[in-house]
Amino acid sequence: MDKQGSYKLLHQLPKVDLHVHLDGSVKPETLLELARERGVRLPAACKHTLIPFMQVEDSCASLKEYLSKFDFVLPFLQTGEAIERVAYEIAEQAAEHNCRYVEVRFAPQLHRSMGLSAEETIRFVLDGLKRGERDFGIKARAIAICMRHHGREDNLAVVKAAARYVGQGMAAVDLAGDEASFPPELFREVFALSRTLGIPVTIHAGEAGGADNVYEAVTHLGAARIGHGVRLKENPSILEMVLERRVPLEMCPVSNIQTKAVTDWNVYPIREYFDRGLLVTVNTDNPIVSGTNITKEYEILAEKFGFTVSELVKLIMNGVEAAFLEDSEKQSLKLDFEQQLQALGVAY
Ligand SMILES: O=c1[nH]cnc2c1ncn2[C@H]1C[C@H](O)[C@@H](CO)O1
Ligand SMILES: [Zn+2]
Repeated sequence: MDKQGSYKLLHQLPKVDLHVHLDGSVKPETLLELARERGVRLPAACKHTLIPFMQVEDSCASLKEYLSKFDFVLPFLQTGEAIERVAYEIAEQAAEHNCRYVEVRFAPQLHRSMGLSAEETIRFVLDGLKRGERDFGIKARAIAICMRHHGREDNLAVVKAAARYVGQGMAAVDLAGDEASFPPELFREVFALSRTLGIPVTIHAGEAGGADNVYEAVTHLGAARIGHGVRLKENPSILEMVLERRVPLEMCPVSNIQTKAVTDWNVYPIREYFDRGLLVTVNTDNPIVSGTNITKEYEILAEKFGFTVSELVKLIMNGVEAAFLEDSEKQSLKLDFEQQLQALGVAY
């Protein structure tokens, strides 16, 4: 198949995105409007010239540098209206790529500078996602993030607030931020609470830290999934444990290269992990910050690693399997995917 034909097919395939950050998905045109409403002048006046301020450069040297990009948008995501809108628009952007199911993650404590509470932030995200589900015919869930540089009290409050919305669109809690400076063992108490309150856990690990962080996340923090897990290959016995326990990896290829989780595509371990039978899933992380979308992620995998269409479908179905959904909801999502794949004439 030629390049254009394969992009078209990948675009049409039903897909999921289990790892996408709200503040990494703000459309430049939306940011322009949010700034205008607040009477703030941005350093660029049109969406094209604004992109360089929102997107990482190719020269990005580390996760820490990558994370500095979020400082540009966060000041405009401090009202219920703005948060609800961006959540809604993520559902819209997902639907544009036939991404049928999306789990949108955000850190409630990063949206409080104008007086919102963590719980209010959660409610606005859930409202935006519900409106998006209705208007765009997709399914959406939220994940509340504890930040590594935040204190114990702030993170415990996130877990408590999120747990109150389980069954109402809140799917799980996460840990994100500067992994190199804040190892996962610092957060045992926070995620012990998530277990007590019965909310599932996913943890960013093995991105800017080694495989030991994946071990800690799974065995001590109770992670049911791992965000990235790129550096798992550094320890074969930990990789074996993740394989045996069938812990899904939320890999985000474009972002993983930009944050230097590995130095280059030729050492990106996704093909190795897939062939070993790890439950690899493919996600965008931060579409705007990374300049990506879910179709592009699959296109890159086909181009750089020779994934065939049926292997890409296996990756997609791993994502369906790994979704933080009730069994009956997962079954109906699977059925929807099987029907769409059949209609596209793609073997599954
Ligand atoms: O890939 C990531 N690793 C660690 N932290 C991340 C990543 N992408 C985004 N974040 C952080 C920056 C955001 O402000 C925060 C909440 O979405 O999560
Ligand atoms: Zn992430």
